[in-house]
Amino acid sequence: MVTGEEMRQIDRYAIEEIGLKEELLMENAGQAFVNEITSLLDKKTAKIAVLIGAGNNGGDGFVISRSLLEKGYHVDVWLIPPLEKVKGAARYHMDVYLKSGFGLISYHTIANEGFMQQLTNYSHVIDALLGTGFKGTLRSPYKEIIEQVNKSNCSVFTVDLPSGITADGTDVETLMAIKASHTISFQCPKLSSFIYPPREFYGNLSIVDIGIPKLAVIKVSSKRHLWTEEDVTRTLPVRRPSSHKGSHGKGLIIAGSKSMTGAPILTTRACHRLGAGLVTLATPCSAHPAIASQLIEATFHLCPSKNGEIDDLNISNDVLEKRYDAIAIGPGLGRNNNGFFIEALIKGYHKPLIIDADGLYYLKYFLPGLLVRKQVTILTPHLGEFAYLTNESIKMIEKNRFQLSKEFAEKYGVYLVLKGPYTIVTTPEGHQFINTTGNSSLAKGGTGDVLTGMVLALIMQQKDVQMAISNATFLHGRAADYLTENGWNSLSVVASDLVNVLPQVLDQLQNS
Ligand SMILES: NC(=O)C1=CN([C@@H]2O[C@H](COP(=O)(O)OP(=O)(O)OC[C@H]3O[C@@H](n4cnc5c(N)ncnc54)[C@H](O)[C@@H]3O)[C@@H](O)[C@H]2O)[C@@H](O)CC1
Ligand SMILES: Nc1ncnc2c1ncn2[C@@H]1O[C@H](COP(=O)(O)OP(=O)(O)O)[C@@H](O)[C@H]1O
Ligand SMILES: [K+]
Repeated sequence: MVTGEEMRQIDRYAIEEIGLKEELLMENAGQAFVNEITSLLDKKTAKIAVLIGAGNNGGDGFVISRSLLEKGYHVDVWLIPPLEKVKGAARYHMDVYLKSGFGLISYHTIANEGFMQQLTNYSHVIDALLGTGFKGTLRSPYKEIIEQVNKSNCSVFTVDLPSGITADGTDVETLMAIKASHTISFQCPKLSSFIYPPREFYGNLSIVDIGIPKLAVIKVSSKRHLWTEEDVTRTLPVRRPSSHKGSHGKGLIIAGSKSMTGAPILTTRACHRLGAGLVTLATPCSAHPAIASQLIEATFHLCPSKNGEIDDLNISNDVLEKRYDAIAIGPGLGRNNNGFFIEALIKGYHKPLIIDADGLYYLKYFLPGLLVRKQVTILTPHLGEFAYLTNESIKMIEKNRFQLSKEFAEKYGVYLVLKGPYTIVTTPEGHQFINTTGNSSLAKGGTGDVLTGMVLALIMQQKDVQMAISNATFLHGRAADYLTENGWNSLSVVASDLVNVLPQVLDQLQNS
């Protein structure tokens, strides 16, 4: 996954260091685009307008137009800038297009009114106006053209990224872009296709290979990757026939309070459902009866209660370390005590520690402890919790999700799971893995508690921490997708449904 600048560097490496001609890459890009869309177009009825801008995105548009016309599609080509403004590889492909015997309509000479009138004749628009070279806010006449297209009934296929969106994400205040039904991006997904609201303009997204050698991508090394189904099936832990409960991890969950009894239940159940060998729940004695009645498989560690919340763990770090392979702390803890036991864990528990929800609230006071902690620490904030931890506004975090989570993870040496649509898992080294599963049915209380249990389960069963977290995040989202694809309405999915369908989700993956 790349920023605009990284994509330019990749292109430059392929062209200057490896020697691939820019015109050839453009030809590949255009042909790959056509291969991707022809199954969606009915040759008999589709009336297509290709809108071509002055840069290389427009150059792709000429290749696409030539290829579609050669195949017998009904295509009108609208060149937006005056002919002489088209330069370089785009010029080359414009000349090839014209010399192949095809014509164009010059927007420049007809102007916007003529364009508006003719737009009603088309069923489809191919948007080759602006690509990764777009900067700032839309200028005339692109702004007017895009407004007209968005008002029309045309279905829009966009080349590389929707015109008006920058590859890195766009200021919400100035957001104005073509609304695509499909985007075909070249070689690498662009950052903005995983950031809302720009994502809404992309429609369905496909990534196509245009023949840029992998080496060029490796050299630029963006450190950002999608975590795909193939990655999950390749790395999910497999249960050995000879294994016993101790082989799959003994986990401790520190969660719950008198007024939040559901959160620890969800976390514990999810942890069991994802294969943990033994799970103990540490919870205040005042909340224990209500919680225990809903948990059959777990064991309990009862803590002294103050204000209905855990006052102290009443167990030394040495004992914790002997008994448990990893600890998750936070869901439903409450915020009315001092949370000193969290500081003690950060300092003295030398095994993996996951901190979520109210655990993150207390963590804010103990952040310096993370700077000296050497063992694996995983933080799972949503945007609001991350804003609180970093003293930034939610708006600021939303706009710079990738950068801010990377800075935080590197500074504190933690694995940071910044939740939301397209959850980002960042390693202490700053590598980022983006999750693409899940949907808005997850935007409901309790779903984060489920994720925490799932992360705990997998970090006890796989050595590689990032893989474990990314797999848990993938499966969590996939459970939501499974539900909405199998008859659940997204309004009515609740957190415990996710836990209940994990067996089917795992089964589907393992048999795919
Ligand atoms: N460089 C390469 O090797 C390849 C590039 N490809 C295509 O080339 C695109 C990038 O090409 P370019 O760098 O030429 O960039 P663009 O095609 O995005 O075009 C830049 C043009 O847009 C204008 N522009 C920028 N901001 C504007 C604004 N706010 N309002 C109105 N006009 C504005 C600029 O003046 C310039 O004329 C990619 O997105 C992709 O589609 C592909 O052909 C594959 C190979
Ligand atoms: N619109 C959405 N699309 C996809 N995933 C979402 C969306 N909204 C929330 N989620 C996911 O749901 C979970 C919510 O976690 P969180 O906010 O901590 O919930 P809670 O604290 O209530 O348990 C996260 O895993 C997040 O990524
Ligand atoms: K475009």
